[in-house]
Amino acid sequence: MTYSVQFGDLWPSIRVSLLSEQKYGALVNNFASGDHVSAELEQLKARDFVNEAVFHREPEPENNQTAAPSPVSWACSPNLRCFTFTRGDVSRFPPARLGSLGLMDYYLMDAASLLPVLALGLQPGDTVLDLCAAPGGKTLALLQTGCCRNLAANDLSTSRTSRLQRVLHSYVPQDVRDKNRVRVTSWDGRKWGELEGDTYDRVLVDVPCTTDRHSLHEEENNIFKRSRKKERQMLPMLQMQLLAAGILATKPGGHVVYSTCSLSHLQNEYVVQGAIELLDNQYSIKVQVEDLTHFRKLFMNAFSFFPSCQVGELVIPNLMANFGPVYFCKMCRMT
Ligand SMILES: C[S@@+](CC[C@H](N)C(=O)[O-])C[C@H]1O[C@@H](n2cnc3c(N)ncnc32)[C@H](O)[C@@H]1O
Repeated sequence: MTYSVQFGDLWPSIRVSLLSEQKYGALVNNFASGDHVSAELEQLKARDFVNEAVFHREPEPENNQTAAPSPVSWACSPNLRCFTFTRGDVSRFPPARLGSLGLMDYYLMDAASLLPVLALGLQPGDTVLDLCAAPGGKTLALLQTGCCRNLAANDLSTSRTSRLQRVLHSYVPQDVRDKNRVRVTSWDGRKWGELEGDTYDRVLVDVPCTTDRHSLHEEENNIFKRSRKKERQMLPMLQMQLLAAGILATKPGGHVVYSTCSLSHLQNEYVVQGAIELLDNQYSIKVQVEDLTHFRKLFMNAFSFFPSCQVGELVIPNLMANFGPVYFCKMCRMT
């Protein structure tokens, strides 16, 4: 009922897509593979949507003379390869396999979940915080960029940080996991601003949310259960506190991406706007939302975007490209 009001004419199509089978992407493990994994995925007729968006984009009509990709494309985090089947192709990937180096060859995830990591725009030598990291799909993607001088991956839940550790063991070589380069913790992310303020170049805040697609298909421990009503109502507050802590942990001049896998404006743009206001009022910290219009244009062939977000971008499920929902908003901490 809420979403039919929020999305109007778009809702029936979003709803039927949510009820239909989700599409996956195969994030290639750069630590494991030579080029043969990409070649094998290409043989299945899957395409690397990142490479196609960033390097093989059709020139825009007004830009016909300029052959080089627009400078905005350089803002994407580098070295990520993620294969998807093309629009309308509902084939599935075979399960990931162990490669010759004892590491898995790719990681299956909702391809739209890679967009927050791409938007974070990592640069070589960055100090990175992943505040709500488990089970670890995005942590793995952050490491794949090869940009993290060090990475702090945190999640409140110890059982979920164990899953994160297992993912790291299966995909990342020991020398990258060691050397103080990857630190896994189980703290309350809301305290991070007090623990390590003004520290990180890039922070990802991928908060707990109503996980709309998952909630439709999973009865067990469903967040929409009557017994979890209070917790559900408190979600936007928790999300705002986590985002505020993530921004406090960022160096002035550093960047933050906030993300959810919910369609709810209350959990998406309202949280962003609330956190920005809170930081201004309580800490006199100025935060600027970054315009992702160009970023959205890069990925418009692969995903369906909601056309009228006030801040940030929302991938909406669509039968031809059944990814998401994923909301993400990029911010710069100015002071
Ligand atoms: C959407 S999931 C993160 C998914 C993860 N980023 C990935 O890509 O695999 C949100 C996570 O937030 C964690 N969480 C909930 N409350 C938290 C808190 N106060 N501090 C840190 N993490 C929290 C949950 O345990 C959950 O694993």
